[in-house]
Parts: sequence; C-alpha cells; structure tokens
Amino acid sequence: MNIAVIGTGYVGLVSGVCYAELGHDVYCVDKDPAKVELLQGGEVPIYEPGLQPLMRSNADAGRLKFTTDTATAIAGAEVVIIAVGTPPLPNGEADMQYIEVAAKEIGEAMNGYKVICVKSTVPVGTNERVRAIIADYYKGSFDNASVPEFLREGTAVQDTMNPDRVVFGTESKHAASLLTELHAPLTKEIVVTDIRSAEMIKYASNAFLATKISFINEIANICEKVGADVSEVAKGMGYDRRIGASFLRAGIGYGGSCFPKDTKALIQIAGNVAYDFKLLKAVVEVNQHQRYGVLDKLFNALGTLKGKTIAVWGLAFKPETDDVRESPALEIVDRLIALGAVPKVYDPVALESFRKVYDDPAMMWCQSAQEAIQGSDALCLLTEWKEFVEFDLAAIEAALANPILIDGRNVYSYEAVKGTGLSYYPVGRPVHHIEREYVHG
Ligand SMILES: NC(=O)c1ccc[n+]([C@@H]2O[C@H](COP(=O)([O-])OP(=O)(O)OC[C@H]3O[C@@H](n4cnc5c(N)ncnc54)[C@H](O)[C@@H]3O)[C@@H](O)[C@H]2O)c1
Ligand SMILES: O=c1ccn([C@@H]2O[C@H](COP(=O)(O)OP(=O)(O)O[C@H]3O[C@H](CO)[C@@H](O)[C@H](O)[C@H]3O)[C@@H](O)[C@H]2O)c(=O)[nH]1
Repeated sequence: MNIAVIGTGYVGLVSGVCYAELGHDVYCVDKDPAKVELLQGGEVPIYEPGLQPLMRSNADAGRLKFTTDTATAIAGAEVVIIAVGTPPLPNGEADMQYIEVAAKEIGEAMNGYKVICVKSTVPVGTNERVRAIIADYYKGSFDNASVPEFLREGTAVQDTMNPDRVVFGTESKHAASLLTELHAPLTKEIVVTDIRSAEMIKYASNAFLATKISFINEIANICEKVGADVSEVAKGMGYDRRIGASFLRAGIGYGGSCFPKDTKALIQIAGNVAYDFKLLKAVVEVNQHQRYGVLDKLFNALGTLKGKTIAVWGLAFKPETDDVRESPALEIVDRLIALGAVPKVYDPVALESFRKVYDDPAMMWCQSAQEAIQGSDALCLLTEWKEFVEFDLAAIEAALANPILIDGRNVYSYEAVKGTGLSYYPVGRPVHHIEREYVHG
C-alpha cells in the first residue's frame, strides 16, 4: 500500500516507521525543514527506544521517505494519515489550526481517490470538518476515517507493533476494508465503528486512564493519614479483573503531552453541549494538586526551603522519553525556586528539552545523578528512571548533607530503605513500616 503521513511528531514518525516495517511504502511530510533534514539524514529528533534502527532500516530499504512538500508525499498515496499536533488553547479546547491547514493542503494536492485518516486526537466532529475543507478544494471522490492512536511515549514502537486494539471509524465500506487490511497484521482486535464514536473512544480512553491515576492518588493521600500502604492496596485491587492492575501507581500525578490536554479538551467538549463533566473536572484538580505533596514533604522534613539545595532526579514526565511537556517537574522546580531553594536537577535524557522550556539562574544543571545529590539538603525523585531505581541507597545517604529522600514515584522498597539512615518520604506508604519488621512480600 502507498501511505502518506502528515506530521512527523511522535505519532506521525512512529506510525510511518511501523507501516513501512509492515512492508508498505510510506512518505512522511513535515512543515519543519530542520526536522525533515534530520530525518533524511537518518537521525531521529526524539528519544524513543528502538525507533532509530527501525527507521534507518526501512529508509535504507527504500520504503520510507521524508519531504516538506505535501503534494509530493500524497501524489501516489491510497491512504493519507494526518498526525499533526492538536495542542491546548488557553481555555483547554484543542487547537485545530494545524488540522485545518493540513486538510487545506491535502485538498489542494489531491489527484485522485484516497482515504483520508485523522490520527491526531481531535474533538468529535473534526473528521467531518476535515472532509468539508478538502471538498472545498477537490471535487473528486475520497473517503474519510478517524483512526485514533493509542501509543505511549517510551514504548511507542512496541505499542504500535503490538496494540491492544486498533479502532477506526468510517462510513465507507471500501475504507473499512482497506484499513482492516492495513492493520490486520498487528492485532485481531479491530474495532470498526462510526466516525464520531471513534473520535470519542480516544478521549474516553485517556480520560478513564487519567481517572484511575487520580483515584489511586487520592487513595494514597488517605493512606498517608490512616497508616495504610497504597502499593498494597493497589495490588489487592488490581487482581480483580474488573479493575485491572495497570495505571494504579500512585505518585506525583500524570503529565505528558496527552492526559493533561485531552482531559481538559473533553471537559470543554462536554461543556460545548451544556454537559458539566464533574468527575473529570475533579480528576484534573486532584492531579494538579498531587505534585504539591513533594513540597509539603520537603517542608515537613526541612522546616524552610530558603537557601536549601534540593536534588531533583528526573525531569521527563515519565521514563524512557525526553519529553517534558506538562511534566510535573516543571512546576515543582518552579515552586522550589519561588520558595528560595536551589534545585540541582538531573535527568538521563531530558536535561536539554527541559532547558528549552524552563531555565533560571537559581538552578543548577547536573551531569550525573551523583553530582545532583552531592552535598544537597534533600533528594526528590520525580521520574522513575532505571538509573535512579538501581542507585545504591547507601551512596545517596553518604552524598546528601541531610539524608532526606522524597520518593515521588514509590520506587524504593521498605527492605531497601531499612537499615539506611535515610528519612524516607514515599507517596501513600507509611514509613513506620520501616522501623518494624516488614513481613509482607
Ligand atoms: N505524543 C503521543 O504520545 C501521542 C499519542 C497518541 C495520540 N497523540 C495525538 O497525536 C497528535 C500528534 O501528536 P504528536 O505528539 O506527534 O505531535 P507533535 O506536536 O510532536 O508533532 C506534530 C508535527 O506535525 C508537524 N506539522 C504541523 N502542521 C503540519 C502540516 N500542515 N504539514 C506537515 N506537518 C505539519 C509539526 O511540524 C510537528 O513536527 C496529537 O493530536 C496528539 O494528541 C499523541
Ligand atoms: O499508574 C500510573 C500510570 C501512569 N502515570 C503517569 O501518567 C502519565 C502518562 O503515562 P503513560 O500513559 O504511560 O504515557 P503517555 O505516553 O502519555 O500515553 C498516554 O497518552 C497517549 C496520548 O494520547 C495515549 O496514546 C496512551 O494510550 C496513553 O497511555 C505519566 O506522567 C505517568 O508517570 C501514573 O502516575 N501512574
């Protein structure tokens, strides 16, 4: 099949590479000439495990090409996939400007029948709008489909090649059979539905996962007060198949380019049809508040933050990515500076991407985890990178001026902390377990 992908962000690049890996001819287009030049030179502009070798092997095999010109990319394509950004507007609504420009450019370049798919996360009704824009410029026949994407950053290749399901919405039998043929090698679980339902499935899925996280974070906050252990609670809940074990890790709340934006967009989508999505509003509010737990614990431990050096391990919104969009670390570092502390920050891959969006003369940029903790008054772990999880706790204790460890991701076991002199502050787990013999596995 000949496929054109519009936009080479996470979604466009990963899906383009994966479609090529399935043996299709893929032409990716991006407006950003610097990005296209990098991609043409075999370099990947994002940190995503496994992506670069797959991209290079498919480019070398001639199945994957990059251009800045939409007409060139779509000329021979049967399927056109729009994967441009839909960032949040100040009121939370999704910004449709990139989608609309992409639709116009496709309309202008159309040279025959194609199936136009929207993979970007878009409000219900957007595919109809895309159809109308293209139809303004192109009078021939074409079909539309909503093909939402469910990949996670950090495991994007694995998720795309082994998805739990593929969802698409279309009114066209021909488009349905073409898209089924395209995705059949990936999974048996293909949900074919109408366009509006497909658009809603994406928002509903992200909103539900965000709800699970805020739910377990609230349980964690109660656990802290009643002396229960949220990781035990989550484990006990997760064995119930109706609940499921995933997305019940308590911590500093969700970040990233999707959950924060898509929850707020769904609240707006509901609001536009006069529906007050109370539950989701609470999910967002709980998430916003959850990150402040780190600061409360620092206050408890240190009394004041003025003049204190605070090691911050982890700036990315999750491990295995350099993406810092909506990372809770941004606000935590900002608050630390506002409170007169000196953050000593380190992340294995996200230092540069963080520096591009946040810099302050009051902070110290460290080149190693060890450098960040050396002589610091406390350590806050904000991203559960393997390097931090495996760090020797005795070495942390030795390096810190005050042996205070705020574990925002609950990565250390009581067993590991016991026997060290660290004052340990996890999320929703009682520290008195450390003092007594811990008998549960
Ligand atoms: N990032 C994720 O993990 C993820 C996962 C699932 C769904 N999504 C959704 O997919 C969409 C894309 O997300 P992303 O993170 O890949 O976006 P991104 O912002 O990282 O990348 C978008 C790319 O599109 C390019 N672009 C914009 N207008 C263009 C045009 N007219 N022609 C060609 N290129 C154009 C930009 O230059 C940019 O490189 C969003 O709607 C997002 O919500 C993202
Ligand atoms: O139990 C959990 C699970 C996740 N998180 C946090 O939630 C955020 C999002 O994590 P994750 O979902 O793994 O990463 P994303 O790459 O943002 O992927 C989400 O957003 C994408 C964009 O829409 C969707 O495609 C994916 O299906 C959806 O999982 C991160 O800050 C995590 O630290 C928790 O706090 N606790």
